[in-house]
Amino acid sequence: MLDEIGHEMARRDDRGAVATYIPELADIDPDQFGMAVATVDGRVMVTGDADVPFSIQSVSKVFTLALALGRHGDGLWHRVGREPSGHAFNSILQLETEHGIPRNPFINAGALVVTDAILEGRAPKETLAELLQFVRAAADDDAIHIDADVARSEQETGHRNMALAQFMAAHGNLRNPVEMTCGTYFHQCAIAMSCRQLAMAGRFLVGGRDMPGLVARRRMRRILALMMTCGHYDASGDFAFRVGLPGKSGVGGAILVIAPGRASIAVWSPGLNANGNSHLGTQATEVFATRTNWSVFD
Ligand SMILES: NC(=O)CC[C@H](N)C(=O)O
Repeated sequence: MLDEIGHEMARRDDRGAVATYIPELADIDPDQFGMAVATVDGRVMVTGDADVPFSIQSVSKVFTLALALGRHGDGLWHRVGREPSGHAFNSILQLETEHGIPRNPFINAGALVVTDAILEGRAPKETLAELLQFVRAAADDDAIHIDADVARSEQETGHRNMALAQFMAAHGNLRNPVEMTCGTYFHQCAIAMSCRQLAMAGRFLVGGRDMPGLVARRRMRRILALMMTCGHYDASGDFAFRVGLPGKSGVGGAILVIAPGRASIAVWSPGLNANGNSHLGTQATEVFATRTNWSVFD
């Protein structure tokens, strides 16, 4: 079935547009498509460019949220909300009227607060090492690393993220210097993984005896609920409607989708739709969910 989906996607003309605001991402060939499924019984199935590494970008927000909740528990929710924003991923609008408390941990402002929370009391290097350790343990793969060129590229052009961070700092919602929080955030976004590695890394959210037990079940459910309601920014409702499974997208063109109790699914195609989510990735996961009949609404 995966190969069938891969062939169908290869035939589609409209592939969206790669993100250009991060120069290092602008040069990526939009003709690529990969997909991988890691099932609860330990199998991994792949199709297309499933072993080509890409920048996971905002998919990293799932891993940092898991770490921050582990560190701070529910105290984190004093600093970041749990509502869909209804705005673009990098919007600053609501921060002004909502006292510097971002709507949710998956928009950029919210992810900056989460990164700030895992930094607390540590150096960025230590924090990133801890994050990589978490991701590598989840994926059972010590080769996963941070792409230094992408991190630098984001750092050089990250004015919007720095504006978000400055604004939150003005409201007392950042504990570390803005440059430190943003620098750490740019590096987490620059983690490189293939579909195969990302599907493996997502297994900690699937549940099941043989899956990595990195977070408590109760916490896992909550992370999944946030992925469902906020994982695709202003298109989260549409993704829930079309796919019916929690997912988190990133501007590198990746989407991590979880079928609870069944599988972790990673899809990647660098062309994005108007909401900044992978165009073919969204279509492929919709076809996959329809054909497997997997949904959280059964
Ligand atoms: N949607 C995304 O993947 C955004 C992440 C990107 N690094 C940014 O901060 O703009």
